[in-house]
Amino acid sequence: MLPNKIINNSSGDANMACSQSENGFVSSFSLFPEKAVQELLQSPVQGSDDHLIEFSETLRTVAKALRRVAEGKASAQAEAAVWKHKYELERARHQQFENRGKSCPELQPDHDDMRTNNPINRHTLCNETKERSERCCSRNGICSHEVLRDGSPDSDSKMIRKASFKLSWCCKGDQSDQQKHDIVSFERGNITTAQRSSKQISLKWESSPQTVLILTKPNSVSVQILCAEMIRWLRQQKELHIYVEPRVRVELLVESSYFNFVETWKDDKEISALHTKVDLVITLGGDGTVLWAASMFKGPVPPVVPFSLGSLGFMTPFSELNHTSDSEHYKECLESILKGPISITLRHRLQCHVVRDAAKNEYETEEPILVLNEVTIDRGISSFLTNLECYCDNSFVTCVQGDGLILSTTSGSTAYSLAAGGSMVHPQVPGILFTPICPHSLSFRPLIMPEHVTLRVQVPFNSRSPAWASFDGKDRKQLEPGDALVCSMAPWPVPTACLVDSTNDFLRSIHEGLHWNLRKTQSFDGPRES
Ligand SMILES: NC(=O)c1ccc[n+]([C@@H]2O[C@H](COP(=O)([O-])OP(=O)(O)OC[C@H]3O[C@@H](n4cnc5c(N)ncnc54)[C@H](O)[C@@H]3O)[C@@H](O)[C@H]2O)c1
Ligand SMILES: Nc1ncnc2c1ncn2[C@@H]1O[C@H](COP(=O)(O)OP(=O)(O)OP(=O)(O)O)[C@@H](O)[C@H]1O
Repeated sequence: MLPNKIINNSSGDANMACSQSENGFVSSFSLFPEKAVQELLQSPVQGSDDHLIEFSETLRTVAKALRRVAEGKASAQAEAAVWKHKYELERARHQQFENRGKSCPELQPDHDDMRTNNPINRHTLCNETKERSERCCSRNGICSHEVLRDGSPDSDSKMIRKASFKLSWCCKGDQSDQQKHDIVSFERGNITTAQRSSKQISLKWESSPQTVLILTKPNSVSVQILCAEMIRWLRQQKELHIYVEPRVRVELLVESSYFNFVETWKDDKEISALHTKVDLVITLGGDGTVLWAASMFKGPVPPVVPFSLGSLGFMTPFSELNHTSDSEHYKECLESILKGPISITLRHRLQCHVVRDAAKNEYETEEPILVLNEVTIDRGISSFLTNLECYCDNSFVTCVQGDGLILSTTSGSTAYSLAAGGSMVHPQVPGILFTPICPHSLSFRPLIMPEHVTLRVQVPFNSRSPAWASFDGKDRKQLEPGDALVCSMAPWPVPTACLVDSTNDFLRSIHEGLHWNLRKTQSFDGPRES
C-alpha cells in the first residue's frame, strides 16, 4: 500500500512536470520527466519489496530536482529576453534623441534602473545623460532629470541614480522667476540649501557717497552739539551735501548762519523722494531714532549708520566716543563707512494694512504702514479681555484672549515681544514672531512664522470691546468688531551698518544691553565628581 500512498501524494507535482519548451528553451533534463517516473511507479509492483520502494522514492527526488533546475534556467532565459527587449527600446529612444539635434525635448526621467545596472550600455548611457543635461540645463538652470554619477563617465565605477526632483522658493500668486530660487543641489541628488537669505552682507561703494541725511533725537543737548560738529566735519573734510529735518535746520541756524548750506524738505512729497537723493542716513539717538528714521522711508531705505546717544541702543552699535581714548571716535567710524566696504544687517520690516468691516476686504490706506519692530494689537484703555481671531494664509491659527498680540520682526524680538515672553531672534533670520500679551491660558506659547506668510488678525463681531493697533509703539488705530489687520513681510528692509558684523553686533547687544545670562561663575573649590 505504501507505493500507492506515495503516488497519491505526488499527484499535484506530477501535473507540473517539466515543460520542455518555454521561451524557446528545450530542457536537457527532460530525459527524466516526472510523468515517466509516475508511469514507472504506477506499474504493478511485484511483492512488497522495500528496496523497490526506496528506489522509486529516490527516482522521484531526482526527477523533482531536475525539474527545478530546468525551470530555473527557463526563467533566467525569459528574464534575459525581457532585458534584451528593454535595451533595444532604450537604444531606439537614444537614437531618436540624437536625431533631434540641439533642441531640448521634454525629457521625462526614466524610473527603471535597467540602464544604470546594465554593464553593456553603461558607457553609452553616461554620454547620453551628459548630453541631455547639458542641453537642458544650459537653458533652464538645474534640471530635475539630471542623472547622478560616481566618478568620471569613462571610469568603470558604478553609476548611482536616484529619483529626480527640483525644489524652489515660491511666492504665492507670483509667477515670475525672480521669486524662485533653487534650494536643491543636484550634486548627488541630496537636498542642500543653495541660497540662504541670512548670510552676512557687505556693501561696497562703486562711487563715493555725496549726500548724507542726519536724523537726531529731539530735546537732547548732547545730540544737538554732536550734530553740529559732525555736519561741520562732513562738509569741510568730505565735501558732502547734508540734509536734516526742518526742526534741526532751524536749531542749527540759531547757532550760526554757517549752516545755511544744510538742506531740508518742505512737505511729505519731498520726504517721499528723499531715498532718491540720500546716499547714507546717520542717526544720533537711541533705538527710537532708528525706528523714526525707518518710518520716514515708506519704500527703499538708504544704508543707516546708527550712533548711540541713548541708554539701551540695541540697534545702535556706533559710539561717538572711543571709551578708551575719549577721542572723537565718530570721525574714524565715518571715515571707514564712507570708504567701505561695510558689513550690513538687512533688518526686515512688516507691512500692515487695516481692513474695515464697512469696506469689507479693501485696505484702509493704499500705502501700507511699515514697522521695523512690531505691530501690536491690544486692549488699549479698555478693561475687557481682548478677543482676536488670527489666521495665517487663511488657515485659522488661534483666538487670542488676553491683553493682546504682538506681530514682531526679528529685529523687534528684543523689544516689546521679549518683554511679553517671546524668544530673542538674530535679526538676519527671516520670520514673523507671533507673541501673545498676557494670554489668559496656560498653554499659549509664542510662535515664529516663516517670512512668506500673511497674517490676519480679526476683531470678531461678538467682541465686547474694540482693539487698538499700534505701529512701532506709535500711531494707534482703533479696530472695531469686524475690522482686521493684515500683516506680511515688506519688500523694503532697513539696511543698518554693523560695527563688526551682524552676529557680533547682535551678541554684543544682548550681552551689554540686556546682560543676557549674566551669572557669577561657580568657584573652583568645592565638591567634585570622583
Ligand atoms: N513692555 C515693553 O517692553 C514695551 C512696551 C511698549 C513699547 N515697547 C517698545 O518700544 C518700542 C518703541 O521704542 P521707542 O524708543 O520709540 O520708545 P521708548 O522711548 O518708550 O523706548 C522703548 C525702549 O525699547 C527699546 N527698544 C526699542 N527698539 C528695540 C529693539 N529693537 N531691541 C531692543 N530694544 C529696543 C528702546 O531702546 C527703549 O529703551 C516699541 O517698538 C516697542 O517694541 C516696549
Ligand atoms: N527725529 C525724531 N523726531 C521725532 N521723534 C523722534 C526722533 N528721533 C527719535 N524720536 C522719538 O524720541 C523717542 C526717544 O528716542 P530714542 O529712543 O532714540 O532715545 P532714548 O529714549 O534716549 O534712547 P533709549 O531708548 O536707548 O533710551 C522715541 O520715541 C522716538 O520715536
